[in-house]
Amino acid sequence: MNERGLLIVLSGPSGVGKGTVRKEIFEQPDTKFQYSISMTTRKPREGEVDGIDYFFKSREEFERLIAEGKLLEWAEFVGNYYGTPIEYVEKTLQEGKDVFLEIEVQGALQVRKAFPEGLFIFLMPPSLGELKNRIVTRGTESEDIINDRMRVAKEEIEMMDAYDYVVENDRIENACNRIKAIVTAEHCRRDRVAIRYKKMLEVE
Ligand SMILES: Nc1ncnc2c1ncn2[C@@H]1O[C@H](COP(=O)(O)OP(=O)(O)OP(=O)(O)O)[C@@H](O)[C@H]1O
Ligand SMILES: Nc1nc2c(ncn2[C@@H]2O[C@H](COP(=O)(O)O)[C@@H](O)[C@H]2O)c(=O)[nH]1
Repeated sequence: MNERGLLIVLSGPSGVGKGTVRKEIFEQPDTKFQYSISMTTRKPREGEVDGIDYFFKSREEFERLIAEGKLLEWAEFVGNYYGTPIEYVEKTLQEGKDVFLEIEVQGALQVRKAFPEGLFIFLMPPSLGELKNRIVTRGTESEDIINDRMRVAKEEIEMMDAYDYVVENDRIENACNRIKAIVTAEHCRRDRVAIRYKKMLEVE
């Protein structure tokens, strides 16, 4: 039987660069993680594709999925629902593959309860000024939404101690290398712990 895969959760304030860093990591040929595509009630941005960037749902459909227990976690973030389909995550971990979630903080805290053995990484901006600059430069949100997201960002940053690691996204390449190094080190540490336990059990 396969060892279960590792659940990797990347979180952090809106605009810090989670999506950019995640896409860069997934473009690298040695990356073996599987990306869990989220569901949202947010309207697609220009260029976003249903089933690739998100599964876009109506509020009614999303609420039905919550009621049916189809989501591992979900949250309402600045006026829209976001959530992780549970079936894909469970099936993929069971196959021994690592699953990568890119989600906001309320959802990450729910995942922590369901998967305390997961690996939780918080992506930090170099400063709040730079964070705002990144959301504004992305050009996808209205001024009101940017202000709401910045307000939530401050609350989210206060939660960084709930994570296993905090990674600064100063340069995209640095952030990607740091995340990949953390995952490699965690695999190594966990494998060794597992071997030690197995040896202990053999002795008993
Ligand atoms: N290290 C970086 N240096 C400069 N700009 C960056 C960096 N990382 C990301 N960006 C830019 O910041 C903007 C926000 O990035 P991105 O959309 O990846 O953030 P996000 O955390 O996924 O946001 P959201 O949570 O709102 O989806 C983008 O325009 C992106 O090109
Ligand atoms: N709790 C969850 N949060 C999610 C999920 N998918 C994405 N997100 C986060 O929502 C905000 C806003 O995203 P945007 O695409 O509208 O900018 C951002 O922090 C995402 O990481 C999810 O499944 N669950």
